[in-house]
Amino acid sequence: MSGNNSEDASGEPTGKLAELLKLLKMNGNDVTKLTQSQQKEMKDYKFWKTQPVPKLDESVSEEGPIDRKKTPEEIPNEPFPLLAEFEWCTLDVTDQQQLEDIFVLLNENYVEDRDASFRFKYTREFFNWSLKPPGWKKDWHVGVRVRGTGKLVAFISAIPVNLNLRNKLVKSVEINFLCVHKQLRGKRLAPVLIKEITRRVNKYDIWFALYTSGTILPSPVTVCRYTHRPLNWDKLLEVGFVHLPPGATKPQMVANYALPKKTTTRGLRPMAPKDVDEVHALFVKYQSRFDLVQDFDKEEFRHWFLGGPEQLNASEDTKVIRSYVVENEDGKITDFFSFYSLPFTILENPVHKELGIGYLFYYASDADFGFNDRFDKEATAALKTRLCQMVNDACILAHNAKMDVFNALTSQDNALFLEKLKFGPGDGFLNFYLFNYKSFPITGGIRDDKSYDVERRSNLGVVML
Ligand SMILES: CCCCCCCCCCCCCC(=O)SCCNC(=O)CCNC(=O)[C@H](O)C(C)(C)COP(=O)(O)OP(=O)(O)OC[C@H]1O[C@@H](n2cnc3c(N)ncnc32)[C@H](O)[C@@H]1OP(=O)(O)O
Repeated sequence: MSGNNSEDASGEPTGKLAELLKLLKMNGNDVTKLTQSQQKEMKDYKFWKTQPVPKLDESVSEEGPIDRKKTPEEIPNEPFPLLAEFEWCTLDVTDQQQLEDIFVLLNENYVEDRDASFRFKYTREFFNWSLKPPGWKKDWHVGVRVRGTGKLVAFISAIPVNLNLRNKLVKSVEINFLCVHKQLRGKRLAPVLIKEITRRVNKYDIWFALYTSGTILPSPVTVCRYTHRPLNWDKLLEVGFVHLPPGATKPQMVANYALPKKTTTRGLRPMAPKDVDEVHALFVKYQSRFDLVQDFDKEEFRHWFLGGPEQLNASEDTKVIRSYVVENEDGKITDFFSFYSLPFTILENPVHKELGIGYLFYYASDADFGFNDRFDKEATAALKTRLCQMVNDACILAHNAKMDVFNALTSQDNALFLEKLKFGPGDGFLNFYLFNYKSFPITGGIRDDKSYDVERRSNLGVVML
């Protein structure tokens, strides 16, 4: 049980954890009390220098694995040592209490924006969807608890993915939700978590990983920019997510971002289980244009785009993933798009507690299938028209679903619609990394000056949560 040591009414940690935190604070940077694997001099990339990743600014001459080929038998059976006060745990996300532990840890300690006024609000439904795709392993939901009290203070997860890098299959995992409790930061716990998840994944004979981070590490395979399309400009202003530009008035801004209630694409409807075969085929064909994609089999496709079983009957409030198709007059599906919901908690705002956020996920269209070259002028125009209409409808649907802003990256073919549909460039950039695999750089949809790269678009076809 873990719920017996949280916080008192003042928000201060109590009990054993408080003692431990005091101890750690007193230690400062004195690592003499830390275990073997953490006795490292703390300087830049001290950890990453030791890992099979390309050096910063290394130019890749040949794509492929970095480490020599190993077997699971060569990998230690025992977890990496931890400070005596902590213990490893494997979280069972089918268990309500353990799911709750992850939920509390991430809701209170996961990524905040720079001025710490917004925080991701992960929900149980979101974890069920993101941590339990087909082939998920309980062993890959790794936590660190305070020994004795059971309080969960760190987490990291992996899910299986088959990556396809320029037509080479790279059996991998995706790493996500790395989190260390705020009061245990800077203590080198993150490298230990990373090594432990690596060990656990290696034991399944998997040697490569895909992950993203806002921070720069050695070495990104591509970088994308976050973009935001305001759906509820008024509220965004009130919570400080946007500002009134000089010379503009509030009504002007609201009018500028106003959207109709009704979608405009004829034949647009929610994707149903019966569509899976047809949409999967359309999707695979569309994705083949990109350098790095995830190969979804049909079961994975069903999971990621229709959600787990509980998502099929989910209420509007708890729905995580929404997928739509466009069916033409002949009953053929010509387009598909999806977006997911991941709200922000708004910190320190007297009126608004939550910000509804939609994220553009995957999409596909047959608009340019008739052309050999995706960058052909006519092909570009055809796809641009279709995407603009489709993603505008996605914004309308997101708005109707009470989302306040719609986010997209500059990946995929997004550069074709971002400006036209009023997606403003955000402050944030997302770096994509491959572990133990060297890849030539992949275009991320931004130019050197960080503006949208409409000409080259992006060759990145994976979307990470
Ligand atoms: C084959 C299978 C392989 C599987 C593994 C593949 C690799 C997976 C890699 C993980 C993919 C994660 C994907 C996501 O989930 S990205 C989301 C990351 N999570 C957050 O941002 C939540 C809020 N922040 C925190 O919880 C902590 O600040 C974290 C946990 C991020 C660091 O904790 P802390 O602040 O207490 O630091 P430390 O003293 O323990 O450790 C310092 C060392 O850690 C390096 N660091 C800092 N941030 C990150 C980061 N986001 N990815 C990789 N490394 C990171 C840092 O450069 C330094 O190393 P070096 O500079 O000395 O070398």
